[in-house]
Amino acid sequence: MSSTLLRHYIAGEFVSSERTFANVSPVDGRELGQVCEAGQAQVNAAVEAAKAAQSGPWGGFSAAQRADLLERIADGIERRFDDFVAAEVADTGRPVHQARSLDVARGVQNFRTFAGLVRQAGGEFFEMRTGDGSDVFSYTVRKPHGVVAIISPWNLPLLLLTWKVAPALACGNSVVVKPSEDTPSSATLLAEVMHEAGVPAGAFNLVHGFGPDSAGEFLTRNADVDAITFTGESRTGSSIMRAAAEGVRDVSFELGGKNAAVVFADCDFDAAVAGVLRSSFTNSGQVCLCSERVYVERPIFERFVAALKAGAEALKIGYPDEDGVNMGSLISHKHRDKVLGYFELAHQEGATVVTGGGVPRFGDERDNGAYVQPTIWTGLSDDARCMREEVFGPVCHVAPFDSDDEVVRRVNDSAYGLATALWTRNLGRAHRISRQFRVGMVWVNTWFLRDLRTPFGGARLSGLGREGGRHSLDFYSEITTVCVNP
Ligand SMILES: NC(=O)c1ccc[n+]([C@@H]2O[C@H](COP(=O)([O-])OP(=O)(O)OC[C@H]3O[C@@H](n4cnc5c(N)ncnc54)[C@H](O)[C@@H]3O)[C@@H](O)[C@H]2O)c1
Ligand SMILES: N/C(=C\C=C\C=O)C(=O)O
Repeated sequence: MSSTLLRHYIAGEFVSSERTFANVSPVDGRELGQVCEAGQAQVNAAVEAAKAAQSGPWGGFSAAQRADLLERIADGIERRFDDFVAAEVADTGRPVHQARSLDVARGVQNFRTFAGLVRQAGGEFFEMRTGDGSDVFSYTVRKPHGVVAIISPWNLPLLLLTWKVAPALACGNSVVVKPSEDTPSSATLLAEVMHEAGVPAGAFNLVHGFGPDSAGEFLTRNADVDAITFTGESRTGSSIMRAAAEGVRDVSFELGGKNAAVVFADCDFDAAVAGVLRSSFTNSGQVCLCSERVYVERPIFERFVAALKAGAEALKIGYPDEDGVNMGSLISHKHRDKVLGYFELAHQEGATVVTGGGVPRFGDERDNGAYVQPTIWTGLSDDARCMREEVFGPVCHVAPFDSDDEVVRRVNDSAYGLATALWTRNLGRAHRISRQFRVGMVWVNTWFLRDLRTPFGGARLSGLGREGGRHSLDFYSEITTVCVNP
């Protein structure tokens, strides 16, 4: 990245704006640089550029040409792989190995996946004989919506941004992206890669800033935005839905979760322990799919809690580039304080702290960072706030259960409905109860294993719509049905 002042990318040019805000390292609290904050003028300019691109060269690209462009973008990310890793690590404090194997790798994969899907995408064709004996036929045509607003969160910055940018561009839309104020760096690098790949001016625009009464809200309220795709907190989703309703725009929401892991006594015990450690503490618990509620069949409950405790206490917390590090900092002091607030609430609600519950002490500059200990609770009642609200940190609560019906009822007793992880050797039972969970996704004997052709999304407060595979092509397209009476 060329400078520590991160700028917007509008109409094919990097532009500054007067107001800026600091980008702060969550590892040690030092300032990494300044970021331009987009005002109404910059957001309007970005939307205008996006709209104009639809009637310029970008609007004339064929699906194959768009697919070729996505492949060039993927090549560009691969060429600058280490720069993207450094950007994600600097903004988030995550382990370098995670940024390599998950975040940036998925950035490349997202572009390549949707290049392939759009190259193969066809339409639908139907024939029908009418009452008077005419044979009519109908076919569908996919067209872009036009201008798509993409608002993304800080927890998996590049993965989640490209999960939306790739299909939106694949379908011929122009995009205006607004990444989280906490993670501006990889989005800015992506703009540099887009520029180098020759993306037509206005097809991809980037504005930095905050949400309410800032770039995010200015974008969702702009009447020339044709569709909005958002990933973030459920209550933010409600705010954006209200803003989107002004113009009746298509929306796609990937929101919060309070996900369960369900461990049966017949499971592969070691695999289940390792799996729940991953699903509870990956990315310091800052993954929407993380298991904050763990239900363990009573015969193995005590043994499982002891094994999970030992595993959590063996996790190495430290610098992103430390050998063997498993967990980094949280994203910010503000978020850490929110998580510590739930640690305090858990005490008040009667939790037993099996391990963790506080802040690790390093005796160096990391004590200025946003670190939290991996934490395990037991003993909370199902109606405790810590069992119903998303903490979004390195913490899970473990409770025993006695029957399939009981655990299905308890898992479904939530305002959210994103994902469930199930650990059992009895696959007949796995098939039978997976469909009973009111969630968007169930993983059996694994977690966060992704086939990008499958629909991804949540029920209830966890989201609206599905993206992934043809579901993304459907969301990012306006479909016209043509009926011909020859
Ligand atoms: N379901 C999923 O796939 C998924 C994936 C990742 C994260 N999440 C959820 O995201 C949350 C963590 O991310 P976060 O803290 O960045 O979420 P957030 O809702 O605070 O912010 C997300 C984005 O929305 C912007 N924003 C905030 N208020 C806005 C408004 N009124 N109008 C327009 N834009 C606005 C922010 O600037 C940011 O870019 C968690 O709840 C997590 O579960 C869900
Ligand atoms: N949307 C995806 C992951 C979401 C993770 C939530 O933090 C994906 O894997 O495509």
